[in-house]
Amino acid sequence: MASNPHVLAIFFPLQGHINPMIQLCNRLVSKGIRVTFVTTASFSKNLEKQPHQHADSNLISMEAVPDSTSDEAHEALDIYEAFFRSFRAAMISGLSEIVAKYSNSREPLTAIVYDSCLPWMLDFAHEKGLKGAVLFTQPAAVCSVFHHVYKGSLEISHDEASEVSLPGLPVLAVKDLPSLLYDVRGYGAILRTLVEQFSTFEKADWRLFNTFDKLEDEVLKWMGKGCKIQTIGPTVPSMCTDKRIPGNYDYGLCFFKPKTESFIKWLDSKEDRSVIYVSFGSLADLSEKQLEEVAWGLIKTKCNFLWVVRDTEQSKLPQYLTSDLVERGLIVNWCTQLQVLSHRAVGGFFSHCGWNSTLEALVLGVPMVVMPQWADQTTNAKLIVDMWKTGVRVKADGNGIVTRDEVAARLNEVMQRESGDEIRRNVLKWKDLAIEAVSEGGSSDNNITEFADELFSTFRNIHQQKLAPARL
Ligand SMILES: O=c1ccn([C@@H]2O[C@H](COP(=O)(O)OP(=O)(O)O[C@H]3O[C@H](CO)[C@@H](O)[C@H](O)[C@H]3O)[C@@H](O)[C@H]2O)c(=O)[nH]1
Repeated sequence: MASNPHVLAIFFPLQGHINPMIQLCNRLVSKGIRVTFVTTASFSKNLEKQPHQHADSNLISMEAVPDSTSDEAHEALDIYEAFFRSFRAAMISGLSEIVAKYSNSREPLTAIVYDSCLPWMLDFAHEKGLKGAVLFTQPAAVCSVFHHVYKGSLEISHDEASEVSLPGLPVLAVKDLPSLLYDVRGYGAILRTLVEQFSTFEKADWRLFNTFDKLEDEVLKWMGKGCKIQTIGPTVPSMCTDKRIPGNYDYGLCFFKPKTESFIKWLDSKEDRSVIYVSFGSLADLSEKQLEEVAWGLIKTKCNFLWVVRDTEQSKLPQYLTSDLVERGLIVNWCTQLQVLSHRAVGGFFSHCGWNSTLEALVLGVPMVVMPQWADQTTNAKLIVDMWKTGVRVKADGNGIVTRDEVAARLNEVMQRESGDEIRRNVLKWKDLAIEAVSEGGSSDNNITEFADELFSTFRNIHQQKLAPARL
């Protein structure tokens, strides 16, 4: 008979959502939980699979369900809506078979851990007699804003000068809110998904957040008033917070593959804190003009820089600049970001402030210069600059472009010894608190242990019921 609880883990198929789910699952595996990731065949095919980091890799597996052939998606209003519908159709039908397969096996299922953008997974889990744990991959501050919108307690004014006051949060200007709330252009389906995250929130058996208590203390208290929530972040491999723990910096499943590993040798050749690391995550789509200004701004700083320009963005780079760029800079299509941020040569991170990048910079103690693009990033920037004071923000000109002078000025502010000192001190304070949260006995570690213990007791209850003699 099985002795370990078994959970299905369903990530939303974007890199920024996959990484925290994998890392949470690695932690569960280390506590004896068996995990099976499930995605669709087309996503599975495109994911680079690294050998699983965990010693107990026999407790981790992955399954792919067939892509949807349903017509429902064709009736959708836009490509995002079509995608959401076909992903849901594929998962619901494929997962039914997977659940049936495991229910009579030696590895019966206990629960489904699912991304908050897939709130319908909860009803599916409950229908199958399984528990459901939802994972939120954005800050509690941002989640609370969408919670208010779902409950109808926040109306957005289109007056840019107006401000919003919400429990547990600093006063927010309209532009500090998640961008989709004031600029939804073509993203209606994504906005609906973010609001709908809360449609099954109260019914979920566990509500897990990739953040930590001390980072978002007040807003977490507010969110936890209605029902229990648990912080489990920052979800980074343990070796990032404790050098004695063996491992590697890969998250394990990735849509991108670095063309070269030479960036580490290149970093090794540079002085301490002399390199600016530049990355705008897995989705950002900067205009050619903006990329050109970033390139010139980097040149103007006179610092070394390592810049991730994804394959799909590289054709936008101005060719006439590339020889200037390569002298002091290295451009790569992708890298192991955690390894780069851990490197002694990196002194600053020019970022779009996606939530994973923000937490990774905090836990690895790297000050940021932030250029938010959309979604939660606008709110994340406000938190980084005004709440935690771990970075500075570039300002766009009247045409919405961040000029080369602005890029260079803000990067220099963070990289130079005196002006950057206060920010560096703040980052180190948050780094210690982040490490404390995920280390043994810390708030996030305790919450993961509690979650794992509850999976074990649910598992035992199910088995005891099955083994108990039927009452007459
Ligand atoms: O060369 C690179 C660049 C990035 N990364 C990793 O990719 C992830 C990127 O995640 P994130 O920083 O959150 O950015 P996005 O990919 O843009 O993430 C999306 O998902 C996040 C979580 O919901 C949101 O906060 C973002 O706004 C949204 O754009 C991080 O773990 C990075 O370490 C690498 O490993 N190598």
